[in-house]
Amino acid sequence: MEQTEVMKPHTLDDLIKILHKIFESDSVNVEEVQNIMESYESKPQEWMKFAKFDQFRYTRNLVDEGNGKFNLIILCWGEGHGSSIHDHTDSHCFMKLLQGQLKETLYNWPDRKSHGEMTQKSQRILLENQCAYINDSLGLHRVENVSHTESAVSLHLYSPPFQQCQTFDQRTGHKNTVKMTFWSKFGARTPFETTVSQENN
Ligand SMILES: N[C@@H](CS(=O)O)C(=O)O
Ligand SMILES: [Fe+2]
Repeated sequence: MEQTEVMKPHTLDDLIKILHKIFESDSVNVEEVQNIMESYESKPQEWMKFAKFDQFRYTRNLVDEGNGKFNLIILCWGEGHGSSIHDHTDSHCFMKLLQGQLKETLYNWPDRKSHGEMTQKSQRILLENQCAYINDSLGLHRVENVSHTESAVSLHLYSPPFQQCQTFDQRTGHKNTVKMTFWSKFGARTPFETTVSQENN
């Protein structure tokens, strides 16, 4: 089905309402979601309550559970923070910049035979309000805030939601499965868990 027009969300709440509507349907129109997320003009006062930083690593802060269809998460990247190379567990991943800039490096999946350095596909800088898209068929990525002076905040939509992913060693292509945790949920700091490690990817 064709999309008639891009509904422009005026606030973050508005964006969330529109996303709920779109995801009632069983098929995801990637371009439509990307356009709508991109057309929301980030206003810090609307998302500040979710944006909780850690000194050492980027944080994952759950904003909305999308009726079970998607997770909407705000990621907070301090200066120099970055992810490992990782996959997205067969889900759609949309990533919109709310503040600052992020560098995204795409990698090819390592093939079974080669045990060497992973090969880079492309690299780009994502600017404020831009929305990128990735899924496992496009490759793997690493995301970094390379700035020494500015933090960055991004809004991620994952559909269907997932709780673990695979991370990859750039030198060898060896992979590990990691559990993904939330630093906060709905604006409240997640209670400290002693039984599972608090790991990002
Ligand atoms: N997919 C990563 C963030 S990113 O580096 O795209 C995560 O959810 O933690
Ligand atoms: Fe990612």
